[in-house]
Amino acid sequence: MKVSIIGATGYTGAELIRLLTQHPQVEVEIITSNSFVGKKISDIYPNLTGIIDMKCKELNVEEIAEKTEVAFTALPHGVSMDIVPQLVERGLKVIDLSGDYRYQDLDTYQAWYKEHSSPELLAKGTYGLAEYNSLKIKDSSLVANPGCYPTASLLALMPLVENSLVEKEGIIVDAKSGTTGAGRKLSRGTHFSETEGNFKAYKVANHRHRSEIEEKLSLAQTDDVQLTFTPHLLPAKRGILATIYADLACDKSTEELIHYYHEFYDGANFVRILDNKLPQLKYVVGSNYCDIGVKVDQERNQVIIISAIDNLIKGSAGQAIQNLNLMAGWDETPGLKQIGMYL
Ligand SMILES: NC(=O)C1=CN([C@@H]2O[C@H](COP(=O)(O)OP(=O)(O)OC[C@H]3O[C@@H](n4cnc5c(N)ncnc54)[C@H](OP(=O)(O)O)[C@@H]3O)[C@@H](O)[C@H]2O)C=CC1
Ligand SMILES: CC(=O)N[C@@H](CCC(=O)OP(=O)(O)O)C(=O)O
Repeated sequence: MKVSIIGATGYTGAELIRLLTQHPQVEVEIITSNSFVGKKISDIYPNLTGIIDMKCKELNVEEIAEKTEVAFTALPHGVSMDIVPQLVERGLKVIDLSGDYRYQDLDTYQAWYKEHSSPELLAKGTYGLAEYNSLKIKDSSLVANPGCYPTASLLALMPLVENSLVEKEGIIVDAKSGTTGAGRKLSRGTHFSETEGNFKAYKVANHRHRSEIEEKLSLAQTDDVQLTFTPHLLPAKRGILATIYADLACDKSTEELIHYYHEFYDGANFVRILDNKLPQLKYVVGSNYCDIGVKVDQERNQVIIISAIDNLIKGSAGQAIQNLNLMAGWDETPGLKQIGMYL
């Protein structure tokens, strides 16, 4: 299958290229850039030298539609929605990594992002949380890849929220991300001298991912779920670790809940429920796994869930390939069999 990557020079675009070189059924045919047109991708990311030396092209939707079947759009929010409709119109299957097609509710999108220029497509997009939505993803021509924090949070919370095992108010998601989560563009807050040796919260009570997590949990529970979401910036390049607190709406022990998670994720290729240890970034960075640990604090009648992912793999490029595999009707795992880099 021939695919295009639009926005190939960004971190998620480059990660798509790197992972897809290991995919037996996929050939990357066209890569596009905004500011590096005519430049070899291996001159921008020299780790690709001799493996994939193709040049970045200007965006040409006609050529993309003629030569490829699937397009990944790894573009900033607001830019994707200018391009995705043109691709869908021409019959391409699209996997969009931005926030532009993730929401079911137009007003929520517009409250947190900007005015939507193709609301009719927003309604048609399928939310690409692969473990949860695989049947819909298989039949979809537009998949909206989830945000990185929402991926870590939703995989941890879905089993409990969907079955009303926790209270729908008062959930707290305390999440920490590496700096690649902010993309490749330069910014004062993420450069080395600001982040090395530091650890800080940001966008407290004001991060758009709260609305994405709340919408998907509310749809799963068929009632409004409300949470507090606080992101933090780690002095590390990759990885997200989320510590989540929820009040129990049932009388269950740690062992009972862990058993429950095992059943919920039975057959899932990329979710690992850890029985006797807690997730750490080093177990998942470099892989498409989401690791989940669960502990009940019986005295507080509270459950604490910890989840960890690599933001550039399970949180973006890897999950996008998982979605491609589902859309193509293949097994879920080609291109994604790497295990983490413990050291
Ligand atoms: N980084 C992460 O961990 C995650 C990111 N995402 C989402 O994925 C998307 C891509 O993120 P990421 O790779 O980190 O971002 P980067 O900033 O690293 O890359 C953005 C890409 O988009 C291109 N681009 C920027 N502006 C324009 C424009 N106006 N027109 C056309 N192309 C443009 C850039 O081209 P050029 O280099 O040529 O300027 C670059 O290829 C974003 O929507 C992000 O929110 C989702 C989950 C996780
Ligand atoms: C560390 C960092 O800055 N992270 C980004 C999240 C990036 C991401 O995955 O989310 P979207 O695709 O929704 O942008 C942030 O907080 O905005």
